Amino acid sequence: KQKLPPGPTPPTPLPIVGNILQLNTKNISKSISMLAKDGPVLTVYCGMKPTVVLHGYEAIKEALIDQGEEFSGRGSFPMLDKIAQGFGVGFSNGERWKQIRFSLMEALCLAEALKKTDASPCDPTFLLGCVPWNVISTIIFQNRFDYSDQKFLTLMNSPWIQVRSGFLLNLYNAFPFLRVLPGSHNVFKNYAIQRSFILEKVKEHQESLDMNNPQDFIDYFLIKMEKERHNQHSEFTMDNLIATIWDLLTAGTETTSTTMRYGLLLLLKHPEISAKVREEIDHVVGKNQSPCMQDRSRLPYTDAVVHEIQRYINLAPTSIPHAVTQDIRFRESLILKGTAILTDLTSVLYDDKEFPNPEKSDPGHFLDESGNFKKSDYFMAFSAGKRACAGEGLARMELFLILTTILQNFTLKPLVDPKDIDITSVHKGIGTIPPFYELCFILV
Ligand code: HEM
Repeated sequence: KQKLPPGPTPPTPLPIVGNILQLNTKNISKSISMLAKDGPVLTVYCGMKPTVVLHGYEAIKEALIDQGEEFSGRGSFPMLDKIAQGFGVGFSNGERWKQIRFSLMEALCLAEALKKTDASPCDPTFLLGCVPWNVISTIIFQNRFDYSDQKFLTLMNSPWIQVRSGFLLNLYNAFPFLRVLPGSHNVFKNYAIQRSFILEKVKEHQESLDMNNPQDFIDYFLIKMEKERHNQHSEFTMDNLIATIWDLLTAGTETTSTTMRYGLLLLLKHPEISAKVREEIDHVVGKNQSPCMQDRSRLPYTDAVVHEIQRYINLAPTSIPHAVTQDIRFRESLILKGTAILTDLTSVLYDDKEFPNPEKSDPGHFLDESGNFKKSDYFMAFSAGKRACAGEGLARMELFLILTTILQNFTLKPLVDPKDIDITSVHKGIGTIPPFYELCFILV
């Protein structure tokens, strides 16, 4: 255990100002924000463990970026720990994590599927969910599924984000000793379905592997495993392969599709924003070719809309817990090795100095006076530092291409007057699922 160099005696460990019992588990992020108003750093007790909550841009930046190495441990997340058991990329630590973290067509398939709705009212949840599933699936298994494939439907039918961020998960994480919670068996049942699918795919890949011609993530991993067969310390193991595939499938699917789903809701509420995006696309890309990533820099308004959707919906209000990798001094306080760290991303994405009127969804938050795209360090939807989202680039690409492809091809028509669409639940953070809604996709 690394000893801290002698220095001035640090003040007593952080004051304990809260207790999980005082947090409203229905909306843990909001409760944390309320508690954290008193200062940028506070300690709460989650179950029996002290957890440090960081609030506001300065404290979060100082921890995740300036002291990034020490804050790069992954904190405990009991429900997922039980599943991941320390393997994979998202919930592993140290060498294991370092070794494994690696590195338009689907948007068009989505447009085709939306055309088939024939402008009649539909809930786009399922179709939006197919896109990221197929993108990840192509990277990992080198195959996409038809949207009516039975196996695909079974796999997709595992609502992870709801579980990850929902009430049930908060409760389970706060009180891990409550092993039997109503509904928790579904989580493990879903995991069992996913795991057996992954095992089947890995087996198929092992049988057809051509060491000189890897086709996808599994092939690369299997080759690396073979090369490191004699290295006892290698992290390229079967357990890690399975856990990493699971991490990518879960972390990279509902996050993106839920963002898009909320995003469409915001666009239904603000038809003037959709109209402006379409105008920009028409002007820059035209009607006859599909938007691509190279167009992004020439579509500042559209880029700002995608950022604003992510800022406003605040998908991961308290991110995923970190843990400090050693005893450290942080802001005059001593934080002991292993202490869980929660970053209150809401306090950054809703900072009213950086984003005036943050409760209002306004693409102007990311535009300067001349209408150019304005980057903001406060855009922490993917967190920041060494442990930031591993799929950020992919997610941004998907969100941009899905949004531009939809708006190039369709006008979104709500079934109710936009002023009656309630988006207040959207930014309330954790545990809120957009209400069931339908809309018509009218071909332009
Ligand atoms: C809109 C979409 C997404 C959002 C808002 C999002 C957000 C996040 C956040 C906040 C974290 C926690 C970072 C931290 O602990 O500091 C995270 C971690 C992670 N995300 Fe994402 N994510 C998205 C999409 C994706 C995609 C598409 C993938 C995969 C291809 C992905 C893979 C991961 C992984 C593997 C981690 C764990 C990284 C690690 O522990 O080193 N995410 N994401």
